[in-house]
Amino acid sequence: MTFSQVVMEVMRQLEGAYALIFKSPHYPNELIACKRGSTLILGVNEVSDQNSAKSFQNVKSLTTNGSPREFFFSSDLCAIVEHTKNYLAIEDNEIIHIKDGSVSILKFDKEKEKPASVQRALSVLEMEVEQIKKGSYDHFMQKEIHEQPHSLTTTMRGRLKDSGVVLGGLKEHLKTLRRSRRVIFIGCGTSYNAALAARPFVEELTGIPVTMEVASDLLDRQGPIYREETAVFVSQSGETADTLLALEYALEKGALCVGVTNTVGSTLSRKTHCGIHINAGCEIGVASTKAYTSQIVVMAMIALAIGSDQLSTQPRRESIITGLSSLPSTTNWINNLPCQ
Ligand SMILES: O=P(O)(O)OC[C@H]1O[C@](O)(CO)[C@@H](O)[C@@H]1O
Repeated sequence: MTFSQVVMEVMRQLEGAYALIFKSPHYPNELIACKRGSTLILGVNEVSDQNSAKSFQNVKSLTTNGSPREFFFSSDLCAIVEHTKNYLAIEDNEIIHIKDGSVSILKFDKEKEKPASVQRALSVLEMEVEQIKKGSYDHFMQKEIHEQPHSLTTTMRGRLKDSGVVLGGLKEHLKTLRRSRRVIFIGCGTSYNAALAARPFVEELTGIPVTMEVASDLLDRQGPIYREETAVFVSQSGETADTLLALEYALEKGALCVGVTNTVGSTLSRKTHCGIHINAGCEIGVASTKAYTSQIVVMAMIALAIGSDQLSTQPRRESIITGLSSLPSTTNWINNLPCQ
């Protein structure tokens, strides 16, 4: 039996969410990683940028010197940025097999005896190492609170115009959004609360009824969602299990699924029909701060975009846009807070 056959037997038996890495003395120089439901990222060092979009069936062909130096497995992109910017977001049921320095990817299917071989392209991480350093702060949460004038600026950069907003991620879907019979905000914890704070803007500027769902509660109730509705998923990480399960549920029901997340390349941003990145920069503190404020701003911008065809609310939209534009300067007092 080969190592990958052993792992596939394990996967056949497993239920629920997992991200696993296998090593065995019986298979020296081999390592296998697989996942279902949970996040698993493979970082690859020594892959030059110009090669990054090439097929990723055999990593040897992507390296300059014929063999890659290092591989990193992580549940979070922030953890690999110090080592490499080239990564692969492993999909459910993929088997990453590293053997003697080369990588192959297989797709496991419970129904089939033999897995299919898969080709994937590496992505390039858009994050700088400084983002994961505390700098002069004692705690990441302190740093992130102080960063808000800047994170609000990056959230709105290039998106606010004098009399409207430009949200490239929604452009193709605005008509469907406007026709929605209901907008459902779905999230957990702080992200849910950000949506709750933004709900009045959406109702006021779009006239569309908005309901709120804590992801786990929606799933417990198997609450009704219809194809004429829009489900907006809010998640800083884009990886919260309940939020992703609720996304699968809403996709099955045929609703338009929109993601609002801080994490480029996250499962939420890959699986939704469309969405907006909040661009707040890496948030490491567990209690959400700068992501919360940026989420509210993004949802206000979504409301402005959907409602932009309504003449009667134009003065109100313009005054909201003026307010949003001045947010980085009106929150600048945060910089005077003591760092400690
Ligand atoms: O916004 P995310 O990444 O989906 O995370 C949600 C979780 O994070 C928190 O907002 C803060 O840790 C929790 O309240 C919540 O359970």
